[in-house]
Amino acid sequence: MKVYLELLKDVLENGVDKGDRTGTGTKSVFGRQIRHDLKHGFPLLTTKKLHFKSIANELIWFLNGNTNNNWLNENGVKIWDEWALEDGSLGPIYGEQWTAWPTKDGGTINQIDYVVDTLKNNPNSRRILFHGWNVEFLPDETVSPQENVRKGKMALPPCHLLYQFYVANGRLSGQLYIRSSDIFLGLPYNIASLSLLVHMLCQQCDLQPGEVIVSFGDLHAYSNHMSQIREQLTREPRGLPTLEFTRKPDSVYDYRFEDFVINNYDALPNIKAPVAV
Ligand SMILES: Nc1nc(=O)c2c([nH]1)NC[C@@H]1CN(c3ccc(C(=O)N[C@@H](CCC(=O)O)C(=O)O)cc3)CN21
Ligand SMILES: O=c1ccn([C@H]2C[C@H](O)[C@@H](COP(=O)(O)O)O2)c(=O)[nH]1
Repeated sequence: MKVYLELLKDVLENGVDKGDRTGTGTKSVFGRQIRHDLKHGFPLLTTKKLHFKSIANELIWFLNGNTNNNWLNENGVKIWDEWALEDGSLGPIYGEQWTAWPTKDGGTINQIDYVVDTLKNNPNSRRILFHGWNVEFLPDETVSPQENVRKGKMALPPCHLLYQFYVANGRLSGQLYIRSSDIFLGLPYNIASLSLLVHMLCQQCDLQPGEVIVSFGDLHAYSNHMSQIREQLTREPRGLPTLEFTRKPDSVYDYRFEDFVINNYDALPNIKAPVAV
């Protein structure tokens, strides 16, 4: 993932010092784009070992419309702990907007159904997308995530917010817009999660994986991640792993962690860093 290391360098070299909601401070750039062709392998970082289980189970959780942290904890995932209420609630975040966007008549719309259906029946469409930015439920930035959840708002507004898909020559590509991206902790997860989703949609819709593209709004390195980023930049990337499925689940909602196998993941050790809350 040379493209990721180049992006780290870009932020260190061109980032401006900028305050942020969490009070941590960042180096930030605005507006960037990276791409990776999935025929060259599954983009899990090799310069820092990633916990693929967290990535896969978080995506399964989103697709199931689940917004409660308890399911993640029961499945070995701790990455949402800092934002949840004691009962696990996180408010109407990603999963709810993806699969049960509320309508004014009290119903819901499943945007993922629409994406799968359109990929199967109208793959030339330029409207194959889903998004999470439901303005009615955006939190108030001046109060804590937990206070927002108590008021029926999202704990955090979506960061990875717009997913668009494109089919050409039987290959499916996905582009994701991230409005705010934590380059050291969140971004490696977001790249792998987008890639996993593209592979799952390919399996469900009989397509071959194409490219993944990530477009950024505010792309930032937190001030307390600098030594970790410099350490990562001294490391040489290795060959990428590949993804395999052990079966074909009935729908995009039926995947379990056991359905994925990551082959030949040869990564350097993880580098710990504190998450900004
Ligand atoms: N500041 C911030 N950055 C994020 O990336 C982020 C948020 N907040 N809030 C919501 C979610 C939670 N996400 C997270 C949170 C923590 C890690 C993290 O600490 N990752 C560690 C390993 C932790 C583990 O697997 O249990 C890592 O080394 O990747 C990653 C993504 C992504 N999002
Ligand atoms: O999937 C995710 C979720 C979150 N992030 C990061 C981006 C920011 O550092 C924080 C969110 O803070 P805001 O003040 O709401 O922008 O979380 C990420 O990179 N990826």
